[in-house]
Amino acid sequence: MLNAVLGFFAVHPDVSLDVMQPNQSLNSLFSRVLEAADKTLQACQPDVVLVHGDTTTAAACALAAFHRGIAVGHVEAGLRTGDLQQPFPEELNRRLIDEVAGYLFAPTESAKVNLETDCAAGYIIVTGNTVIDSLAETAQRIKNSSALNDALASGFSFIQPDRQMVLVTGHRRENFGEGFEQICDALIEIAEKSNAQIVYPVHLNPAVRATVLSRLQGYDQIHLIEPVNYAEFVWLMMRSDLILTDSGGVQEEAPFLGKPVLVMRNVTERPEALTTGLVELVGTDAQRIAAAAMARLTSSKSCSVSEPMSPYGDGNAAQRIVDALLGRQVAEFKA
Ligand SMILES: CC(=O)N[C@@H]1[C@@H](OP(=O)(O)OP(=O)(O)OC[C@H]2O[C@@H](n3ccc(=O)[nH]c3=O)[C@H](O)[C@@H]2O)O[C@H](CO)[C@@H](O)[C@@H]1O
Repeated sequence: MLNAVLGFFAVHPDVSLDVMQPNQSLNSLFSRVLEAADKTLQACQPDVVLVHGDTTTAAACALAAFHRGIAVGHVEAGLRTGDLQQPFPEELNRRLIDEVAGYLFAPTESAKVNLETDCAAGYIIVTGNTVIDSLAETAQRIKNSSALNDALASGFSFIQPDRQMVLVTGHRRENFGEGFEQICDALIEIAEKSNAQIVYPVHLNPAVRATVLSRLQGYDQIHLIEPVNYAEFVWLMMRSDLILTDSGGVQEEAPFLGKPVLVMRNVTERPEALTTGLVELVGTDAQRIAAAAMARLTSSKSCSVSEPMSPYGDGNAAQRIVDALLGRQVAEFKA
């Protein structure tokens, strides 16, 4: 999935740690990344290691750099739910990284406050989030090129122009099992009560696929597809009338595109999204998800709003990060 993104943005890695293995445990992944990153740091001797987000890979690389006395920069620093189990293991990963990072690139003011509350020792700067840099560039490329738009649309010819479309993604560990069963029941109820087409790129994680494929196959309105590449997903978000997700990034992308999103989690580290009125926390109870979705799909005002809004960035986060690393004066992001 990552390789498609790297190609789209013409990013050419010099080294691949090549650590992915099927059904690996968090501990085996962490130890393999720690070992591989250590060897690479010894060979490359970088001045700074930049890690993004809250994955186990990011935490292991930050620790490997810390053990070697190499400065760490954390992109998307300061996100917190205050609950180590939600999201699991991301809440711990990002706390660990923020403990060792000398540069703390916080996406928002509230993330900066979290870091100050945790007495993080690093240099804190509010940059906005790089997810908005990528999205702004991609959405613009699609809007500016009918050839690209048509090429992307051609992959989804089953989507009928005169019907509402609901886009679904899900992959959080804390939703495995009962959570995904409830999400599937909600999608069945939405399909029965509306004429909307439901498009669901099913995450590759076997724990997700087992539940989703067994419960949702055979419904004409529910289109289960393979995960799509980034440009295709942006096109689907732009076409959608409503987004249902347990994702973090999508919570930031949807408001920027003016799309309502129901977050199928019990907590979120993105409180700013909730204040936009476009993002609603609905947990993983089937009835609650279905009721919130039907309210959005049947509401008189059009689901999407024309004015994009983004508490998460202005598309210049990467430039602020580069300027900060080069010791330049940086005007912080203000939502
Ligand atoms: C706890 C939490 O919130 N952590 C977040 C989590 O990110 P996430 O929850 O957003 O992860 P996903 O939902 O998997 O990815 C979403 C992205 O994938 C694109 N997409 C999706 C489906 C598809 O079929 N094709 C695609 O291209 C989509 O446009 C979007 O940009 O981890 C990141 C790294 O640590 C963190 O930075 C980030 O805080």
